[in-house]
Amino acid sequence: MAETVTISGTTSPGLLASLDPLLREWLPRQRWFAGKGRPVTGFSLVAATELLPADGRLGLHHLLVRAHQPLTLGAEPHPGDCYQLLIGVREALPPRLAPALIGHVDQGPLTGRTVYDALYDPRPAELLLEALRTRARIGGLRFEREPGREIRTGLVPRVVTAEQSNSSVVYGDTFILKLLRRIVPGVNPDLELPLALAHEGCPRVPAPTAWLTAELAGESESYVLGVLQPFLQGATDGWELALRELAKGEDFGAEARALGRATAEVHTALARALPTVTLGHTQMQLLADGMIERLDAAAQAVPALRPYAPALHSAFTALADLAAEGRTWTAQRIHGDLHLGQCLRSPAGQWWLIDFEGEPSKPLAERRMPQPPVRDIAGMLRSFDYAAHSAVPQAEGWAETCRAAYCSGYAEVSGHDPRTDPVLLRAYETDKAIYEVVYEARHRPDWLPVPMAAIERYAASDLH
Ligand SMILES: Nc1ncnc2c1ncn2[C@@H]1O[C@H](COP(=O)(O)OP(=O)(O)O)[C@@H](O)[C@H]1O
Ligand SMILES: O=P(O)(O)O[C@H]1O[C@H](CO)[C@@H](O[C@H]2O[C@H](CO)[C@@H](O)[C@H](O)[C@H]2O)[C@H](O)[C@H]1O
Repeated sequence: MAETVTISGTTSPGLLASLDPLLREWLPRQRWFAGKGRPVTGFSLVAATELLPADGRLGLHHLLVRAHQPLTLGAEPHPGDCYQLLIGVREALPPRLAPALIGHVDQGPLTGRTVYDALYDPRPAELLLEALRTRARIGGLRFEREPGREIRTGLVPRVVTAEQSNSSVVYGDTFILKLLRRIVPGVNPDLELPLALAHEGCPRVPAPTAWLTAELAGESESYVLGVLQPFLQGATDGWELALRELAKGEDFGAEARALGRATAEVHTALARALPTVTLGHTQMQLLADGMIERLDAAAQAVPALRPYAPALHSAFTALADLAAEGRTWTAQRIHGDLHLGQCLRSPAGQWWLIDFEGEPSKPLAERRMPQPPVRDIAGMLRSFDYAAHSAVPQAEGWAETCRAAYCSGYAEVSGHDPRTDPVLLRAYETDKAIYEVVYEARHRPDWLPVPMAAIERYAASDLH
């Protein structure tokens, strides 16, 4: 694969020379930067498309850049993560765009100019929507729109400032465009699954209206760069709602049950739309082995986990034992990263599931593999536990009510109650709690006691 490919041919040579020192400082500070903790030692340009010439009042470059970082000890050789950037170029930045500043250029062709994250700027954001509306082709950028779905003109953009793994722009409370930041070639489940669900007529997921991809010379697979979907105006995410109810001392059972029903609707539609497979002894053994490996790696990384590791192993060996006895399980495409923050409740009381990207740190091929649907269920059950632990005083009973209601709601729609398969459920809940221990130790040490409390409980209780 060519390391540097210019797809439009119009971007001024040496652009990266102007940006390099500024990006080295700016990129690692972004919430969506995946390589935290290791310095950026350089960049290579994967693709560059000039959307507005830099010699005008406002220049605009769409860039795909690879960030080079030193490898951690023992890591596989890796070319570096590729990021999508929309770079605005101006003589000076108006005060309203100050939060978007990347820096003032003092080398290369843009010397003397100011560069900034152009998603914050209405004009570039409008330009993206217009390109999607008109199904534009600009260099290697492909702006696609679902047949029969219209985008009207004149929608005013505003960037979403919430902490996100990607970046989103809302257009006139009608659409939301999510631009993926760390991009990989291949089919992206964040587009693939909502499209499949929309075609299946599943009403629990906002149907993609339009999307943006890049086709790079010399590469067989395109990159999904962004997805536009209807904006659920006035919706509240499940995490906020759960905390609000907890603070009021209110029961969340009815909502948990509705969430269980919504999860089952999505799973049922995904099983209709995409292939399902039967997991026999060998596959389940591999699955259990993977969980054990993650536990061992987590115990290496987080010392607090070590005393519990032997007891936790039994959750995974119990699963392998069941498989050895000849039990089989059905696997299908699932959400892959389900928690309360991925569920939106509309003012009319409907639940919607969003963000089908899966765990972004995992390779695409792994994220697209069929898996037992209980993995999503375990994610939600862990989320109820998280919410309960955020409340003062801690609300174990509240989480138990949610758990029962969620599983019942799931069973009402799917015909299968996850509690009837306790070994599988326990294995996935344990696996998720171990993931959370590592995540919190790395990103939010103050939160570590939340998954650790679950680990202690799991280690102390024996299913047999
Ligand atoms: N269709 C939508 N309607 C309303 N808000 C949305 C919609 N999709 C996403 N959001 C909001 O944007 C936030 C980020 O979306 P998400 O897909 O989770 O992005 P990321 O992958 O960056 O975390 C969500 O937490 C939610 O609040
Ligand atoms: O939202 P992301 O896909 O980036 O997921 C990561 O961050 C989540 C926190 O923002 C983290 O979720 C954990 O904390 C939540 C409360 O903040 C809780 O609802 C989840 O159940 C819990 O797992 C998630 O694990 C991580 O991948």
